[in-house]
Amino acid sequence: MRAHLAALVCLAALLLYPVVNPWQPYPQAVLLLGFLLAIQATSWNIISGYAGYVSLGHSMFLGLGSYTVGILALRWGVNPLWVAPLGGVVATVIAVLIGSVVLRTRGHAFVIITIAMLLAAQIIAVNSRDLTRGSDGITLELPFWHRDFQNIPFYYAFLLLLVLTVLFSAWIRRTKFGTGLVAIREDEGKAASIGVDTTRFKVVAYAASAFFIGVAGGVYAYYLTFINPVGSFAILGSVTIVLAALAGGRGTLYGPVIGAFLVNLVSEAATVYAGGVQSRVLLFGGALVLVVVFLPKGLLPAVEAWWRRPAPVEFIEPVRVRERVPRPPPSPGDVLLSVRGVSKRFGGLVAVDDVTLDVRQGTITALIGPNGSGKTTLFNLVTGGLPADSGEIWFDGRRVDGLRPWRRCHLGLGRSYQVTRLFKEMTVQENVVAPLADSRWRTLLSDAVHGHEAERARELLDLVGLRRFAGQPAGALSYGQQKLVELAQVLMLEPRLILLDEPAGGVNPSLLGHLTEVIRELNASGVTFLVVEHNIPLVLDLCDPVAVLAGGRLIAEGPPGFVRESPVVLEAYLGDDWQPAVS
Ligand SMILES: Nc1ncnc2c1ncn2[C@@H]1O[C@H](COP(=O)(O)OP(=O)(O)OP(=O)(O)O)[C@@H](O)[C@H]1O
Repeated sequence: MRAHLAALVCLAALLLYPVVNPWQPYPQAVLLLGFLLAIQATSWNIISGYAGYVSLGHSMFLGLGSYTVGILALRWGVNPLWVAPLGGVVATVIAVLIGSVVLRTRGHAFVIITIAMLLAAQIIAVNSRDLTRGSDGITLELPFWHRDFQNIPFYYAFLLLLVLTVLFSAWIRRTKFGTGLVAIREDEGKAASIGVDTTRFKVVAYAASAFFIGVAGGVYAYYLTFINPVGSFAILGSVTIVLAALAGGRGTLYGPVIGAFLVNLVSEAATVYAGGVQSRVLLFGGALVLVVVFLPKGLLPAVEAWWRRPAPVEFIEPVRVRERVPRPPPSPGDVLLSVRGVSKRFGGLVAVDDVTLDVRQGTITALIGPNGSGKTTLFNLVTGGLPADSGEIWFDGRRVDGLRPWRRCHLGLGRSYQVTRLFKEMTVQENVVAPLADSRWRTLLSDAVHGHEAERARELLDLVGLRRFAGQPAGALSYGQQKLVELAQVLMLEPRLILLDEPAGGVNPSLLGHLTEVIRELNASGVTFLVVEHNIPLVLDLCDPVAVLAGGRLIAEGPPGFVRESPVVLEAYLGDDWQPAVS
């Protein structure tokens, strides 16, 4: 709230500045270039700050916007200012085309390809002489307003674009789409497993990060009245954007704006006092290293962390699940999940060997077996984290083994992990809001902070007894609490089947009782479970039926009593001297 207030005060001051100080073209020009850099850094932040995919060629979109209006002005004599939004449209379309190919990959390939695209754009601009006049560049008409107004109209045009860019970025961050982007940054595999269509999210974020830069490029071309390939597609421009966002605070709303003004001031100082471009390259390179080493999260997060030291998180006394009327578990129904002859090899190792297993609706089915017997691998095959080498997987009467993880999730398949994989930099509530039960635009653009989705997340936190931790960073909770949050996260998907991977692992006894109570309650309300667990007394108490894996093969399956007595299971897993601690 205080940050928004400070931003409004700054905005009012910037709006008034040319009015109270109209005869100062130089400071106006410095501010105007600051706005331009801030527009670029804020836009860059959408793909590289929120989603974590660093682009080193983002100034390409400025050049595309400039050339769009430059070419239109050259061919049809239109005023560049009126067609500047078309610069944004062209930049967005090119971003969708590039992103659809590049963003299917993960990680570093994207960084390298963004640089390559910038250089390719420069080469195309040089060689398409008919369209761009090649290295000679395009000269545009002078501004249509009277000389006395100097650059003031440009000043307000860039300021308006900056305000729109910041509002756009803030809106994105508030939506479930924005939460999904942060989820991708923190753990892309996990994001896919909670229903985030990662490819689509990245492409949309990349396109969204191009639009306002393209529009600004159009206005910038008019401001310069001259564009050429070297100036429009310069790598230094991209480095400056990255430096501004990193210095201010990547992933924050105002950090890139603050960083842009700082970097712009340094850049001006280099021009005035140290001879221009050469010194700037040196200075920016050095500054980038210093920022990465000493302020890895950027200036704004560092100041915030110092300003409001977080209150210590209260640790748990036994939390209460909301009052409930106990109901008997539903009687087993039709087959919900059917694994048919599924195998998975890792090199020479057969981790899952021709496994056939049915999970019936309404059951809490256990999957047990010694370490390394293939339980987690089987979970990964079912949820789509790994492709199966052979066999079929059917869910709710539909074959799913060819579907991407988020599609399986949207069909009602949720999972938790052996070692919790919460998004540690998000709050507990954001973690619970993040999952997506479908990928309709209406859902993606719904508010993650207020409204129906946030309210549902709070209800689920109530269910697991952790509502009062809603605003805490997820990483600050105890391990057992994190397991409960992960369960609430899965429940946001309203799944029909939940795969729980070692829910009891590392959880203290009081929380464990709590967790099993929640599982029972959910089961009574119709949710089916497949549970991997080494705590055998818990399994025998909670689950029916029980399936046993050993060496990747299914060696036994049946009610708990049968499995407990089975000689094959005793030999392969439990041991002859096994005695249940709880009967
Ligand atoms: N990505 C991988 N690459 C290579 N080998 C793997 C991979 N994932 C699992 N394995 C191997 O496959 C086998 C089965 O592993 P998996 O994790 O599925 O067993 P598990 O039954 O879940 O074990 P635990 O009870 O210890 O969690 C193990 O030998 C493991 O080392």
